[in-house]
Amino acid sequence: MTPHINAQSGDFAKTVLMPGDPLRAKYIAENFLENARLVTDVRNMFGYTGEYQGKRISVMGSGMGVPSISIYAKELITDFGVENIIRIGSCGAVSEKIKLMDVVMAMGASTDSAVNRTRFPQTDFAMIADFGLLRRAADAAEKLGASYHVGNLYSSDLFYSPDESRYDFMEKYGMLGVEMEAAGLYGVATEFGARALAMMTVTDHLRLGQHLTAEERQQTLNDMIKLTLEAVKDLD
Ligand SMILES: O=P(O)(O)O[C@H]1O[C@H](CO)[C@@H](O)[C@H]1O
Ligand SMILES: O=c1cc[nH]c(=O)[nH]1
Repeated sequence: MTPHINAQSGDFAKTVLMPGDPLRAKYIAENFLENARLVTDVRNMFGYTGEYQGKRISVMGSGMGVPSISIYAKELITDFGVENIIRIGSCGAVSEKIKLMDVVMAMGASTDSAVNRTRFPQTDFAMIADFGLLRRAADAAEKLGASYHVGNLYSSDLFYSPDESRYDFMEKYGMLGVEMEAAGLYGVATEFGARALAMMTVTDHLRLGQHLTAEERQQTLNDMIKLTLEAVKDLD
């Protein structure tokens, strides 16, 4: 057990999918995994382990923001033997080339968070996805015919930022979307030697003022879960 995860040794699979919302973790466990059982519930941050096509897989909420995902990802890796963490979340888009419901795969994650400067002093360490996970996800997206983009993402500490000019900056430098966790997850994975990937569906277009409906959110979530499970089902 750790301060934030009340599971036993061996309760987690080597691969953990991490949605932000713990109720999404519950939804995934109940609708996509077989023989799923709850393995942790501290602070209602639910984690489950089950099987997908015979492959042992866990799913656990990360909460919102870099500090929250950093706590859970670190403890999963150092105390529960987790080797692969795939964030499955939502993001806002700033470029008209990116449409609502598209999937964004964060090959890299830029951020205004200071965590990685604290972690790697005097170095702007590149926050990058694990290439093997990224390749699997891109292959699964091709196979399933998903509309997807691979590139740089912006992980913001503020959901409600007072600075709207930052969207110009993000668009100018080719950010595919803005969310709040990927750069933290990649920093933890780098520090503790695990593999990580962050994959988001575009739920909001921040330039065009468009937002998915509740039904569209559910559909994109289901599509991304299928894509992710397809990507990791043969992972060692
Ligand atoms: O959909 P999830 O994974 O929660 O991610 C996004 O949604 C939250 C903000 O509403 C932030 O956590 C952001 O990263
Ligand atoms: O962080 C996020 C997530 C979804 N949509 C946004 O606009 N921002």
